[in-house]
Amino acid sequence: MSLKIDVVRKIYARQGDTPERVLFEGLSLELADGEVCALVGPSGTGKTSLLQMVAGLDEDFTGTIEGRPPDIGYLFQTPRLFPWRTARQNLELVLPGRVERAGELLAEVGLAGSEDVYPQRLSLGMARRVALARALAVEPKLLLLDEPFASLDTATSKGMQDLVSAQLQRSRPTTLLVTHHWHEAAALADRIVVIDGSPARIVENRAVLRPRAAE
Ligand SMILES: Nc1ncnc2c1ncn2[C@@H]1O[C@H](COP(=O)(O)OP(=O)(O)OP(=O)(O)O)[C@@H](O)[C@H]1O
Repeated sequence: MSLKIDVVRKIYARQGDTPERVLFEGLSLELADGEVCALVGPSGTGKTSLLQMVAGLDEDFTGTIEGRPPDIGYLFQTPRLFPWRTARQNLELVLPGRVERAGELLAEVGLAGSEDVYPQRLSLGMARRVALARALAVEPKLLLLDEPFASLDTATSKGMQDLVSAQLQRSRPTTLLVTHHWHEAAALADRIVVIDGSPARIVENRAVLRPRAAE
């Protein structure tokens, strides 16, 4: 089933000296089952806000999100791990009754040997891998990735990209990937959607053409 995003209007109300902000007005986007769509746009245009609306974490808008599956994986901009739980224990939280799977998933994201490490001892790249493993643990039909490669050095970012790419190919969830970088979008996505302006609108929506594999 495709995911149909139809936002009629999203407003952030005035807060103190910060005036009301109409974030979206008439924004529609449809993702085919299993499609990977990169969402690109300048800082502050509303990409994270849109992910939260798609996830159902923010319902304070007019419009509809159709076809949202029950199993959603969400990689937030910051890893959001529980600091008092080890990497493995963070995963076990979303794997009730399947604790051995936590170790397998950590190995899949290259963290074998770091299972018993607490988040404050993990680098950002490692913490994000744990968060990615947690997002994938629920075997999501819909995967929301909010800047998974930001603030990582080039080698770590490339490693994380390869990891995400392998996971997308393996389980093929419908995916909305927020990124600031065209090259990341082009490498991973089937389609690139650019939003811009205030209220933000879709200013570009194009398929990524890939060379055919040799037969
Ligand atoms: N809960 C909130 N209440 C009020 N305003 C908010 C809230 N969350 C975000 N905003 C504002 O909405 C705008 C869009 O924020 P959002 O984080 O969605 O943008 P973004 O495109 O993801 O930015 P970035 O690329 O920097 O992460 C910003 O101006 C932000 O200050």
